[in-house]
Amino acid sequence: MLEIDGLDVRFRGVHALRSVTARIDEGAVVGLIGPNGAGKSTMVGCIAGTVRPTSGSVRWRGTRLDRLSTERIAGHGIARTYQHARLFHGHTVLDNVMTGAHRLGTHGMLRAMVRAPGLRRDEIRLRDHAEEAMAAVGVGHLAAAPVDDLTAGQQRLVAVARALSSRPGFLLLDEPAAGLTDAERDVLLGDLRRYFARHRGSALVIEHHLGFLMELVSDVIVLVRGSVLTRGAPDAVRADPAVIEAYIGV
Ligand SMILES: Nc1ncnc2c1ncn2[C@@H]1O[C@H](COP(=O)(O)OP(=O)(O)OP(=O)(O)O)[C@@H](O)[C@H]1O
Repeated sequence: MLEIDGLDVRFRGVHALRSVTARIDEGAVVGLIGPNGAGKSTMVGCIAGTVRPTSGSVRWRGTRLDRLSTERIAGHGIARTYQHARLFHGHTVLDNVMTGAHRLGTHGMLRAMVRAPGLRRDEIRLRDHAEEAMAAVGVGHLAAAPVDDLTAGQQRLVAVARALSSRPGFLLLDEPAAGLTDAERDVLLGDLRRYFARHRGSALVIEHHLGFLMELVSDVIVLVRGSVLTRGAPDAVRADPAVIEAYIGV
């Protein structure tokens, strides 16, 4: 279980998170919505270790994460995607996806990328994980392509594959459907639903495309001005007048 307790984040003048408390059970896929600036990315950053909370705690399977480095947090099986794909330019899709799998290997990410000698067995295993992750989101046929040749939508799918290739216990997806065409979005929705059904991983998903999100998650946390406004099943949240006023109506 992921346990967030009394999380507070202040950036100089901005109070970005105000005493946020939330639980995400093993195997649960939960949505995180709210207006621009509500604190969604800040909350994801606190879980992934890129944002240090001012107070409060984040625990995953009982281990306190909020004082650990991003690498140690990744080592605990937490993987994320970013609002922007953040791929390694000049490298192929396969190389990019393999950097996600590196936490499972015994050698470092950069050595894996430059294919240093002596990595053969490790590389084969990471490659298997990467290929499975690419197949899971339908980019397997692009493995040898330089990422720079891909569309924005394809790059986003590669970023999702990179996160999946680490076989995360907890997945943080920051706007996975942004920049995708309607058709790509429908395919990704089916792919992610199949992935979660098969792997029983937990996830927190930020997504502005509510149709996509509501089909993917079991419940939704609504964040407004740094506080949790409500949490509930997608249909209940959609129909909640306070949510409509604070979020959907803006
Ligand atoms: N590094 C930072 N330094 C200062 N202020 C920040 C920083 N990161 C975020 N903020 C501020 O904290 C608040 C919450 O930002 P955050 O990006 O978490 O919101 P969000 O809900 O993810 O918004 P969006 O939907 O626009 O991505 C905003 O007022 C933002 O300007």
